[in-house]
Amino acid sequence: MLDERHQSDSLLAAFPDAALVLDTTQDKVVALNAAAATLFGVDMASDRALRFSGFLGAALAKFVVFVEEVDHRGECWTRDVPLTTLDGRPLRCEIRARGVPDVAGCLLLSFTDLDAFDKRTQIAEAAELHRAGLLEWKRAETFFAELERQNQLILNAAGEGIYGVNADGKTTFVNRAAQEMLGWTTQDLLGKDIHSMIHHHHLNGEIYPSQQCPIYRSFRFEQVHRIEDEVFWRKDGKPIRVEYVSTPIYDQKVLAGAVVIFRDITERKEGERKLREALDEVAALRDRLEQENEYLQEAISSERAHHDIIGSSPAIRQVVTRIDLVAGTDATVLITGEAGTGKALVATEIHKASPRSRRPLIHFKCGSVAPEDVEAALFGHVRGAGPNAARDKPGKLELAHGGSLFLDDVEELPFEIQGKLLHALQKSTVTRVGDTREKPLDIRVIAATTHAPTDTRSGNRIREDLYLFLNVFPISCMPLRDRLEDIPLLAAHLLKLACRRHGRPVPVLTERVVQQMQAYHWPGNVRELHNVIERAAIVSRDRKLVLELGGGGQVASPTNASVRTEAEMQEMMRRNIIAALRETGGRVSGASGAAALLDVQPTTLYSRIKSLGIDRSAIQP
Ligand SMILES: Nc1ncnc2c1ncn2[C@@H]1O[C@H](COP(=O)(O)OP(=O)(O)OP(=O)(O)O)[C@@H](O)[C@H]1O
Repeated sequence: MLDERHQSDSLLAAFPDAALVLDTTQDKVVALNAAAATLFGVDMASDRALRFSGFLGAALAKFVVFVEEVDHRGECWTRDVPLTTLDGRPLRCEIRARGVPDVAGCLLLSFTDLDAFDKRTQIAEAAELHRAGLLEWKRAETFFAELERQNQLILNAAGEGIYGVNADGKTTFVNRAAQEMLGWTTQDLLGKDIHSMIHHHHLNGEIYPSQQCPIYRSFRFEQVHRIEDEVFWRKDGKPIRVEYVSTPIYDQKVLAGAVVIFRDITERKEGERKLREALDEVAALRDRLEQENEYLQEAISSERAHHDIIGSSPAIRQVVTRIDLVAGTDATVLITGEAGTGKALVATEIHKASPRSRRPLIHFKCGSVAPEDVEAALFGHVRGAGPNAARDKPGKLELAHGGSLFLDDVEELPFEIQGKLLHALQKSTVTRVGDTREKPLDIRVIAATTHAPTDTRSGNRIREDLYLFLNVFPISCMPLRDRLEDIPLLAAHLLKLACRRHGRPVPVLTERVVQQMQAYHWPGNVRELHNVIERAAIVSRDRKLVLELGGGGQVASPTNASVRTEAEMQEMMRRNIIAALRETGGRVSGASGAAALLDVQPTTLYSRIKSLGIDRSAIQP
């Protein structure tokens, strides 16, 4: 029995809840475990005879009802019986009770401290909540990490360079394209002032203060900027041309920085530059062609192409010899002579016989352009260089590149232009008005002046240094009055051309007409002769040449030049008779014969033919 008692005490002690055995008949606590002692504030060592009613206070009646219910049901529980500790502190408990088998009036009571239980429940619930919150947080973290990864993938897959800056201008992220374009890595740039690393200078070398930078204005003043052409500087110091958009970014409506999306347009700009250059080149070529065409038209209309140098005088022979000597070289030639003596013709012949003949001879009459326009005419201009400079235009120097430049009446050039011209010719470069770029020049210069060299220098018409530069190889064209023996040949040649042009039969130059021409002093030289013949070709009828010389046909007062030797007169007559015979196909007499043309008797003509030794072979053309 003792053993049994000991066993039940041990079971009671091991019971986790507060529990006790109550003898209801004597209101006596037979046994209680440590948890019950703690709950009720009982000292197990000293409090030996414990009455259960000591824990009930005013609730004894409720407890009696409860005991009766236990009796009736065998076991029961209640939360309606308020308890107190030994020292009177109220306890809120759930009481469970069951009768002890075979011991009448004995109950086993267990107590659950409801306040402690509620506390545990709260802790359990809090723990539960905490666990659930952690899980939620983990899920959110994973979600955002995935989002971030996706965003990074998108940012890195973008072809445009993208970087972000915070409100202090410090880099917050850089995508892959930006790293590749700039050569800087994310590590290089993150947290650094990106303006000072990639945007510090303009392309022209000027410093670019960050306060002037549109990106700065984006994250400072909330402005969106779209810039079409600026430079970013690579890590290796090379610039890349970029277009970009900088947009402010906000964090909860607060300006947090800016995002910059940029594109490398270096290649595009280079392409545009090349295209512009090509178009300029095309425009220059077009201008050049237009001018060359103008030149050719002029050349054709002046019939210079059909002219050779006519004349057999020693002066003309010397001119021809000197042309032959100089044509094959690149030497500068200075042609002197009065107006109309054939200076332009000589220049043309030099060019035609030179290795440059495949390129044009550009003829510039220095006095034909207003002094203020001479510079642009010679050197060309760029668009906007003057009120009339609507587009780029090459000057005569450029047009003559590869060919020859004929500076006619060079003494008419304004003095300061002479200096500039000399500079360009010596340096073999040309710079258009309004431009700074020099272009190489490969030209041969032929100049002409109506002033004798000594006059020009003393009269200061040509700068001495330019004169020295030009006068490498002088050629002098003699006035027509000083080489009268050339008149019959020149007159016959010009008459043939004029008649062909006007569709007229060629009249015969009679000896009298030739003498008349040779007696004239020809102030306008060959040009005047050309005009006189032109008029004659128009007014002459019936093959008789009607000559209208300047000054009302006056024969010039005799000068030394108009006196002919007998031999010269004979030669002149001989040529005239041959010309007449050629015109009439060898017929001497009759209305269409040479005698009629020459206005002499046929018998006279026959005797002259004989005395001058003119035979059939002489009249073959
Ligand atoms: N020896 C010549 N043979 C043939 N034609 C000539 C000769 N000399 C001059 N002419 C002709 O005379 C005209 C005037 O010649 P050119 O224009 O060469 O003279 P210029 O000395 O250059 O005159 P300017 O100084 O007034 O410009 C042209 O039609 C030219 O072909």
